[in-house]
Amino acid sequence: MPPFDPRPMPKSFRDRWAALRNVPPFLLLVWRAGPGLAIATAALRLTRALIPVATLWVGKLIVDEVVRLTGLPDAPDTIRAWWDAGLAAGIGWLLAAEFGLAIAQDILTRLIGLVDSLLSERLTNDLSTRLMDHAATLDLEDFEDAVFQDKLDRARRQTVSRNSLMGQVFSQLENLVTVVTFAGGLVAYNPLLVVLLILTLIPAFLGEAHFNARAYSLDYGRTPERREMDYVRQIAASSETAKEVKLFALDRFLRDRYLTLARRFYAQNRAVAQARAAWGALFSGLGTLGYYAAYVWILAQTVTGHLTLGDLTFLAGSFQRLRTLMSNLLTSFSQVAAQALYLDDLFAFFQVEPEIASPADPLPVPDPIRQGFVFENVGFHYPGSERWAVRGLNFTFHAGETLALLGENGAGKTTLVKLLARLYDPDEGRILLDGRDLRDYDLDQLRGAMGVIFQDFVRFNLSARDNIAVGRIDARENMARVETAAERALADRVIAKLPAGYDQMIGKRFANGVELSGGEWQKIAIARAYMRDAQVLILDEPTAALDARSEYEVFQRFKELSSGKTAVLISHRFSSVRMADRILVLEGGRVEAQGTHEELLAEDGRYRELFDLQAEGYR
Ligand SMILES: Nc1ncnc2c1ncn2[C@@H]1O[C@H](COP(=O)(O)OP(=O)(O)OP(=O)(O)O)[C@@H](O)[C@H]1O
Repeated sequence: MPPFDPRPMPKSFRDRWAALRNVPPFLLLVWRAGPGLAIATAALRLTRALIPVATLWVGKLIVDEVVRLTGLPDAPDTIRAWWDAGLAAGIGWLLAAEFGLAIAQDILTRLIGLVDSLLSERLTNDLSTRLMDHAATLDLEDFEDAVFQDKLDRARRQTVSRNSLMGQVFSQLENLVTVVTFAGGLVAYNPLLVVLLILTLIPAFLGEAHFNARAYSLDYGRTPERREMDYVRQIAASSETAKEVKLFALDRFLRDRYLTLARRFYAQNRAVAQARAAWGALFSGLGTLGYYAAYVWILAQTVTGHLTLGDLTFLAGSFQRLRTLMSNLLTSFSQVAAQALYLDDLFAFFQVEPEIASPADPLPVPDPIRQGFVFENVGFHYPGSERWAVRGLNFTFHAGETLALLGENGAGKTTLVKLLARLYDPDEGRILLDGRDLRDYDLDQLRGAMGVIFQDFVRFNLSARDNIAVGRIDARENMARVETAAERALADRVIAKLPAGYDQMIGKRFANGVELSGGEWQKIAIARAYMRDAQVLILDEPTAALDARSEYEVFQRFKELSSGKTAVLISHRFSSVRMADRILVLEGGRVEAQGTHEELLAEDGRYRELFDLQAEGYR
């Protein structure tokens, strides 16, 4: 396991506060997710913010009224007498007002809860679709890059966990209004009270800010390990891996690997939590000290007759409430700052730009393709790899020709196909289509003109019909087209055996799903290529799992259907390769030889050697 290495993030105090710049764009996202709901929550919260001070003020009036009434020279001694004397009306109204405020508070709280939960669900949906939309524009290269995957992982987490930020920002603004109203009351009596309060709260605030940034830094640095943990947890218990985990008895190995990471995380989290608790206790002690100092002052003022009993209740209450509120405000302010740091991850992901895109003024892809493709000294190495996957590729791939690629594992066959489909751009040289650089064409049209089935095609846990329709998803409703594609790929026989036919869910992930054999899956995948009706058909080892008869049939059809079409076929089987118009033998990322089957056999080179090796096995 690599040594734990938290990346230095974020360093200075200023960095942390700088993250607050993310709050306005975030609020804009909230606004876009639901403008009506956003206005509703703001209005409701503003109203609720005024209730605490109003309640306390009514309480003060009640106490003063009680003191006044009990101090009357001939105060009645029964409730009835009070009522008859008309002395209870004032208190009655005040009580009704306090009751009304309490009810209003309850109703507002419920309404805010409702509006916030709706808004946050919309925000999650909005962010998730934005994330998917953006991910779809990015390069394949990005997805193969571990640093990018960390970024994607962090961004993905943000789409769900940023809801708490929304609630926090809103509560923060609400608390701020309440604080201003309370502080206004205190300032009217003695401004020093507010100063005292702020002084005693500052250490707690700074402490929180410090620990939040430490927690974020830890979290950030642990992204690769966390991804590994998620991965280990997933492979330890998933339908795809269950077979091998059981047979190889990997359960203990995976569990231990998980535990090693989990224990390290736990130890780090515990250290931060303990320090936070210790300092937190000290700082809140300071806050309590401030409160009692103020309380002594208020008591002294009341005893010496400068304040009424009502004032005492109001001030003591205000001070107490204000202390809690301000401490919440300050801690959650630093939490907002901490959460805003996480927003950096989300926004950073949205800022990743694809490198492979259509040019500003793209050429339309010729239909039909007249000349074909020319590889001119093409070289490419995968990002992060020093080794050239292919280099010095020079050959022509004529329109209407079926070209077979042959070569040992790692020779560069799949890479060549990926370059042809512009999943990557060459690092050296260029690929021409009808005399123009592939990069000059409209990217969507170019990919639309190609039907590529890779050896590691995706086994979608969707219905049989959709599994074929993904070849051209906008023709999903065209059942005749799906059926023809299935028939061409011999997948119709597979589907005929399924209990629900084309509507049968395939794969084991969902209820009622039926699993297919490797060869059956392959036939479904080949049907995708036919669904597409593309100008260039590329099959990358599509028949590896097919039995001899199926393979023969699939290729017979392929030959018929691709006649006059431009097609590339990758296979290790000579029985398939020999039917191509031309064969390209790749070795170590270079074209070693090319020609027809007969020409290459006559050459007595690697082709002949590999052919003899395979033929040997059948003798
Ligand atoms: N995504 C990738 N990232 C880094 N290196 C890669 C990647 N894909 C392939 N390679 C490397 O590029 C070289 C060519 O791989 P490629 O997949 O093109 O071979 P291939 O001829 O299709 O092999 P096979 O017959 O096994 O399918 C290999 O050495 C491989 O290690």
